[in-house]
Amino acid sequence: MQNSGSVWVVDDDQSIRWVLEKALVQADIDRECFADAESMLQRMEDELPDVVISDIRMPGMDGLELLQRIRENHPELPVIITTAHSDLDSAVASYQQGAFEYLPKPFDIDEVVAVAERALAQVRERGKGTPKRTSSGEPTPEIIGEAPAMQEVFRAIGRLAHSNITVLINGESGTGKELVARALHRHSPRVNAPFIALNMAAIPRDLMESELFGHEKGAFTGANTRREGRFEQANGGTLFLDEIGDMPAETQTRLLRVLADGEFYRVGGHTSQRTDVRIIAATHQDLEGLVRRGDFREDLFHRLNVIRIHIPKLSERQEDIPRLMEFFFDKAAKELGGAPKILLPETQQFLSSLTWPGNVRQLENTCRWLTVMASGREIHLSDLPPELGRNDVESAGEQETQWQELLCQWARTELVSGKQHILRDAVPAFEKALIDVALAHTRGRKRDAAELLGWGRNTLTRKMKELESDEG
Ligand SMILES: Nc1ncnc2c1ncn2[C@@H]1O[C@H](COP(=O)(O)OP(=O)(O)OP(=O)(O)O)[C@@H](O)[C@H]1O
Repeated sequence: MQNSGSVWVVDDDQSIRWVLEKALVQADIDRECFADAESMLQRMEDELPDVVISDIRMPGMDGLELLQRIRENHPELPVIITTAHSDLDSAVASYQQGAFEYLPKPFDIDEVVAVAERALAQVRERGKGTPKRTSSGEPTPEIIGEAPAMQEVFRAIGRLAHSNITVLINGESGTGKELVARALHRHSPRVNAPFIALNMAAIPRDLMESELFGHEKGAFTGANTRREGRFEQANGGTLFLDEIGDMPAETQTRLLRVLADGEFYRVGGHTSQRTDVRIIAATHQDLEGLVRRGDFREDLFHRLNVIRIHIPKLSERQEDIPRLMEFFFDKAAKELGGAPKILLPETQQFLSSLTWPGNVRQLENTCRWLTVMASGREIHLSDLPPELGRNDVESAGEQETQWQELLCQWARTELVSGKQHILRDAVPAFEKALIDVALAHTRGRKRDAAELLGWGRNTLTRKMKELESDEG
């Protein structure tokens, strides 16, 4: 395809300029590179490019200010923002100030070129303009995430900032689903109306409909007054339905009806109520699986699953753990008093290597626990709570005597109850426990697990087979 038009690149990093220039040459796109925003603006006094690609953080004028200047003087000129220091603020600000696209680094060079081509095509068409600018109002909630997977989340929030679209957030418990839902609300046109969060798993089934839709006086025993439901309270705003997979079938049907016609009836009511509520739903479950098993309505699933944001587990963004902990130590110090705790490098390394099944929430709780319990300012391995499996000598010793004591108790009970050949049960159970732990530790890599156990790989495979057939 022939490319007409020119792309100007501004980035203070020479190697990025070099890579981009090469890629643009290869794509047959006219280009010019600048090391700072000022020189590009100066050049713009004589001539204009068709598309600009700009870094955010640069000495002198930064990319967002450049973007703003360009939007003021040349509102039709598409600007693609790239940045290595991405956070939610810059993603949202870029889109809100009318960036054509926002690409966190390290970016895929083909993607940058593809986006530039898309922008050029748009210029050629002279069709629609770039998105309009709106002011964001409140400050953003702090969401920490430098890991690539979190960058994608920020990008999605930024992109959705102007829309009222239904969003389905997916992610394990404690990964920050509610935080993301709140950010979506804050950056939406609904920011001045309420955000109401409801956890479907926490509401008793028989109260769920009245919670959501309200009830009339006398609708059921105990309904002594008329009560507004959450849909009414959230009118004009956002309703965040957490753990949507736990919503009972009857409620699913009613929710579907509201989503379809924007109307609902209070429990025991006969006049329909109109409502304008944006739904953001979240789940840690596999909703498609629930649909296949007939536990979740397929039509409702499709209504909710318009845009999906996946939030990665904490163990998939280990690089964010130190910053998150620093953030939670600061927060805990403010709440509980005192100076924020600091992690020693070995503690930080150990904590970053854990799997954190409770994700960011567990990390936050651990920071709060340490703020209260650790005596010094610096956190040593020995300060860590025992459930994190700290491996200092003292606690390993304690644990050893504990399990041996339990084993003796078990053996005594077996013998008292007349069992014989007790090793036949105990040894496989013992081996299975160690194998399971070793495999979990190496995330299923058998070769490494065998090494940790002190066996050859073949022995481990054979043992696993034997144990499987024992079980079966
Ligand atoms: N990236 C992050 N940066 C800062 N704080 C975070 C981040 N992610 C989560 N948190 C904090 O961790 C806690 C748990 O987050 P949140 O309640 O949003 O998780 P969730 O996925 O909705 O959990 P659940 O599914 O169990 O309701 C909150 O206190 C939240 O502020």
